[in-house]
Amino acid sequence: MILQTKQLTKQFGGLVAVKNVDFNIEKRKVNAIIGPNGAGKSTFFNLISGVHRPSSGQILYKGEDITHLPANKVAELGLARTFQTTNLFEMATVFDNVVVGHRLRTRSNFFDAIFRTKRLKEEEERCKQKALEVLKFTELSHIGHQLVANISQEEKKRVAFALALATEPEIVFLDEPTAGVNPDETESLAYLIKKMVNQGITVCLIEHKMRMIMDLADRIMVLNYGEKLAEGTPSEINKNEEVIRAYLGGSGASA
Ligand SMILES: Nc1ncnc2c1ncn2[C@@H]1O[C@H](COP(=O)(O)OP(=O)(O)OP(=O)(O)O)[C@@H](O)[C@H]1O
Repeated sequence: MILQTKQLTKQFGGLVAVKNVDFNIEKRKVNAIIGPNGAGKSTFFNLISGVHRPSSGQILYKGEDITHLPANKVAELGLARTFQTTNLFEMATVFDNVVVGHRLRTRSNFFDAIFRTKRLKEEEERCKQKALEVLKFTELSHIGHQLVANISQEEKKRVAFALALATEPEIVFLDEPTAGVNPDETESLAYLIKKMVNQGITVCLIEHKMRMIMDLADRIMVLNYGEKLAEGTPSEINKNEEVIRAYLGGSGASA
């Protein structure tokens, strides 16, 4: 286990969006979070990636308490999350979008920028090398020079992955990585997710596409009204009576 939540809770006014959730993210596995709309998945994600502060409970990363760390510190520890593709710079190239990702790992400051110091030049070079490496990994090298505005939705998803990978993460959090793409593209993004895990990266994702999740995930947690309803392997979840009642509507993983 690489990350653990203990009794994690988030309240928005009177609404408890996440309630006493105990969850373990297994290292080098695909850990999925599913649940109906409004179940608290995004809120849970935002809690573990430092975007929201928990109301109570604990988050441990490799045994270290990171419950109250801000998002930038959480990212520095090796937890990266993808945002919606709308967070990309549309009028910049794919390459330039990805170069930004590795900036997290650099130290040059305003002084270095003004005087174009050796440190700045070396770090710029490292950012470029990293960008080239992750573009190759995500199979985007051939469109590195294109503006993000001109590429397909599936390619934008890959750019979002590449941006996260450029931060050299240990865990990547993917929020609905295949939303808005067709079945063939979904399959090729699932392949890319498996490739990340084979490289030693831990993946935690939210996804609505049940069939994809059942094929891809090693472990699944089901949230319902902010609470953990079930946790287990895809086949355990698929057979779980409570899950079928609350979420799958009696139709199994056919969605
Ligand atoms: N910033 C916020 N302020 C107030 N309420 C919020 C906030 N964010 C989420 N909520 C509420 O918390 C509950 C859980 O929302 P959340 O977005 O985490 O669910 P979700 O499972 O990700 O849903 P979906 O699948 O529709 O994205 C919802 O009732 C939502 O309205």
